[in-house]
Amino acid sequence: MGIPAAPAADSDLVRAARGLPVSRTPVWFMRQAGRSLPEYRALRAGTAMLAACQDPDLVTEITLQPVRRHGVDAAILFSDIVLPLVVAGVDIEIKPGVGPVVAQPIRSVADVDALPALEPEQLEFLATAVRRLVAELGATPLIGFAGAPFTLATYLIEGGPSKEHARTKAFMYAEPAAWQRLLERLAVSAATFLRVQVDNGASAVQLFDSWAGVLSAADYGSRVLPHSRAVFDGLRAGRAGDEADVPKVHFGVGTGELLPLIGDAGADVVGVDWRVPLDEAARRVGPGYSLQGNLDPAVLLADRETLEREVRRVVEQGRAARGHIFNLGHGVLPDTDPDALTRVVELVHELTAR
Ligand SMILES: Cc1c2[nH]c(c1CCC(=O)O)Cc1[nH]c(c(CCC(=O)O)c1C)Cc1[nH]c(c(CCC(=O)O)c1C)Cc1[nH]c(c(C)c1CCC(=O)O)C2
Repeated sequence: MGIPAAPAADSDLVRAARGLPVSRTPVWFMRQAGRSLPEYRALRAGTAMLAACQDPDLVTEITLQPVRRHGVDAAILFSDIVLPLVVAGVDIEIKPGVGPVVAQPIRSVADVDALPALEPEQLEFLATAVRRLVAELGATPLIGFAGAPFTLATYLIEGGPSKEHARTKAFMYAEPAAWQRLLERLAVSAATFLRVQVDNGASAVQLFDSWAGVLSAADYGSRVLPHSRAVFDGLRAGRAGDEADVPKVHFGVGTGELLPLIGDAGADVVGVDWRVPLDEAARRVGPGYSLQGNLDPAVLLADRETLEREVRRVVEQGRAARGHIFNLGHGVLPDTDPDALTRVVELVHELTAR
């Protein structure tokens, strides 16, 4: 009995993203669907990561697992940022413990031109999974996501994970026209990927520009930001109604110096890693944005007292923002005790219940 739950489109997550009053601070975790859960490892056994992402039954079940276990306030679609490229026909494998590895890295203008385009018809499996999830989730919002053009470009150019991203930057400086064409194409494919998720019922979207923090603000602003903006604009294009008007989260790691620009791309929410406290982040992004973050994922590996103290600090500093979605500063580390995540959800709810 009691008051019926608000629909997902009016959930605390969506309201916090818009800066509206909430019943309590919503919580979810980047990489909540994944290797920290034994039930995930059991279900994934014997299926390659990128095959699992294209199987609507597995996507649905894996996406729901952390919602059932932790009572988080949102589900995030089980997928990967490289999936749109894979579906379009780029030869990429996700190597366990390594990350995405690209068979033929992009090294020339001709390579950019040879990149296959993503067609919406190739995303039927995604539409099916999202529709099923939205039906199963009821009042709990589903967050859709895509990788931002820059972060995808780093994998395509480096050929795999990288620390310095030196080849990427060298290509950006040496081949500005090819760089622009590459990021334009990646923006179109990210927008297509997001639109299928929104059209089938996702309540919010997040654009992951995980590695944007390796750039100076000047380079980010002139050579990357316009393409991330194009993704958000592409999601809205041609829509007069509300369907495409879901809240948009924009996130990267090490973006302390870029925070004033990250919101500019068209986000409602700026994701913040653990390096900048949320009260300071609120000053840097300026009014008009909510914040998401920013507990250090390593704190989940520490003792219980430290974890509680850090959660309280993040909650307090988050009050400086227009709205706060509690999250980690980056993804859940694989050896995290799932019970620590559940405890964080309970504590944030307890501390913020209105
Ligand atoms: C950079 C990036 C990638 N993928 C993603 C990003 C942006 C977020 C971030 O900054 O972490 C996004 C992503 N990847 C995955 C999700 C699913 C939803 C979630 O729970 O957050 C999301 C949102 C599943 C995944 N993506 C991956 C796994 C692990 C694969 C496995 O279980 O075998 C999962 C659950 C693999 C992956 N895919 C990628 C990396 C670096 C890795 C890790 C490699 C490893 O350590 O094994 C690329």
